[in-house]
Amino acid sequence: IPPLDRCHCNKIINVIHFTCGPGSGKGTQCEKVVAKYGFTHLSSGDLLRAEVSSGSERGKQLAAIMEKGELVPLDTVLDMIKEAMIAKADTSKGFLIDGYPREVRQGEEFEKKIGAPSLLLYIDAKAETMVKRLMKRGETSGRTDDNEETIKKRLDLYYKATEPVIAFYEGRGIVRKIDSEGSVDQVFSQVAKAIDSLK
Ligand SMILES: Nc1ccn([C@@H]2O[C@H](COP(=O)(O)OP(=O)(O)OP(=O)(O)O)[C@@H](O)[C@H]2O)c(=O)n1
Ligand SMILES: Nc1nc2c(ncn2[C@@H]2O[C@H](COP(=O)(O)OP(=O)(O)O)[C@@H](O)[C@H]2O)c(=O)[nH]1
Ligand SMILES: [Mg+2]
Repeated sequence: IPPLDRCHCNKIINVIHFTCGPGSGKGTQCEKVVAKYGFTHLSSGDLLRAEVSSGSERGKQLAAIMEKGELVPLDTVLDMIKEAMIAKADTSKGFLIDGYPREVRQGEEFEKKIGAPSLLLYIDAKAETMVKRLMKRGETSGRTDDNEETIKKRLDLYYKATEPVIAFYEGRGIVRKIDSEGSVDQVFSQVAKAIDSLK
C-alpha cells in the first residue's frame, strides 16, 4: 500500500493507542468508547484473526505464530492497520487502536508511517486478574490462544515487550493509566475522563 499522503495525515485525528495486557478489558472498553464517541475501533488482534479466517496462505502463517502467543512480523500488522485507517480517513472522528503497539519498535514504526498518537490508554491489571478473565473467556471464545499455556506466554511477552512501550510514551506525557479492578462502568468512567481531556 502507498504511504499515507499529507492529505490523509491531516485527516487522521485523535489517534488513541490502547495498550495493556491480555484480558485486561480492552475489547470491552473499546465497544463503550465507540458507542459514546463514534471513534473507529481497530483491534490489531481482530484484523489478524480476520486474515486467519480468510484461509489465505498468509493467514496460515499468522495462525501458527498467534497460537504460540508470539508477535507476528511488525510490517504485517502495521500494514493492516494502515490500510484500515486509509479506508476510513475521510469520515472517521478518530481512531482507537487496540492491542497496538505491542513493543517499542511497533510504536516507532507507527509514527514514521502514520503519525503520532494523542493519547495512550493503559489499563493496569494484576497478572492474576488477567489470567482469571482469560481462562473464563476461553470457555466460550473459541480462541486457540485462550488456553493456560499460551496465556502464560502472552503474559510473559507483555511484561517483557509491551510494558516498556508505556514507559516510552510516559516520557511524552500522553499516558493515562486506568485501574482495572472495578466494574466495567467504573473503568469506563476513567476512560471517558481521559478522552474528554483531549478536547
Ligand atoms: N500488534 C499485535 C497484535 C496482535 N498480535 C498477535 O495476535 C495475538 C492476539 O492479539 P490480541 O487479540 O490483541 O490479544 P491479546 O491482547 O493477547 O488478548 P485480547 O484479545 O485479550 O486483547 C497476539 O498474541 C499476537 O500473536 C501481534 O503479533 N501484534
Ligand atoms: N470483572 C470485570 N471483568 C471484565 C472487565 N472488563 C472485561 N472483563 C471480562 O474480562 C474478559 C476479557 O475482556 P476483553 O475485553 O476481551 O479483554 P482484552 O483481552 O483486553 O481485549 C472478558 O471475558 C470480559 O467479560 C471489567 O471491567 N471487570
Ligand atoms: Mg481483545
